[in-house]
Amino acid sequence: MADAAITIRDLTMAYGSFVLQRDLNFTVQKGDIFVIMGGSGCGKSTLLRHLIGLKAPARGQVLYGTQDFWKMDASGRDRINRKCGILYQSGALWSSMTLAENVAVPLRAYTRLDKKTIGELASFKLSLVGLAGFEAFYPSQISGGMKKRAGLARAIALDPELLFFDEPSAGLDPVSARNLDDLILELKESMGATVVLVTHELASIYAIANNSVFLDAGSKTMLATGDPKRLLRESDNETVVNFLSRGTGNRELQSI
Ligand SMILES: Nc1ncnc2c1ncn2[C@@H]1O[C@H](COP(=O)(O)OP(=O)(O)OP(=O)(O)O)[C@@H](O)[C@H]1O
Repeated sequence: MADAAITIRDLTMAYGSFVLQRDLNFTVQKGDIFVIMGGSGCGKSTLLRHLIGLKAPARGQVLYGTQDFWKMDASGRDRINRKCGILYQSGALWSSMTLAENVAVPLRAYTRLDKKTIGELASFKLSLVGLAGFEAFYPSQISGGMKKRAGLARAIALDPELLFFDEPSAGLDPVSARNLDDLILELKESMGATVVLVTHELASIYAIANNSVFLDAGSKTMLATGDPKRLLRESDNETVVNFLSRGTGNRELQSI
């Protein structure tokens, strides 16, 4: 498909002989905010690891555009990796580095920009996430929500086409979580990026996602893909509706 950012084809995910999920087929379209949903332990984080090239499929393909990631040579994979910005659950900042130094890490690794330009770019990225003036702070000196935002500044350091988040709002209070959702939307709009995130926060899912896949631990396969709001209204799968309606079975978005 012309506008496909990532296509998953007949994917089986396994750790050794332990199969987590099989027969996964879905497409993340360019410009999507795509959410990976499902109950605890169904394999959401593992699927994310497949999408960012950290884990190879037991079977099946991960295509970027039309190219099979695992059939590319090292330089092809590196090219793809460079297009990806990743924000891990904890923000995963280096505690011994200031925020500016943290954001500079990918710039130093992947560009030949001089020190001054890297410093300016790091400040600019921090300002985009509302952390102007916090360049010289260490992670231990800022709040959880600010750490997430600093992690986000680092994830967007190289202007990625694809942004990946693992439980971005985990551990945040509802207001900070809402602010982070708004920031993700804002950055997506201004950068024109495609966003893939793992989350079980229904409020986030309905606020920002336009596409999704639902993984089921019991049957070890996906039960649905598409716009979560549409799935709530139209899915004929009880497990999916149950999850999306917080267990009430009510298909009205307002009541959730
Ligand atoms: N490196 C690993 N080696 C072996 N098994 C693993 C590994 N990582 C995860 N698992 C197992 O795979 C299953 C799915 O884990 P994963 O973290 O992908 O699920 P999840 O849906 O993201 O879970 P949660 O919602 O609880 O974060 C779990 O049973 C977990 O124990």
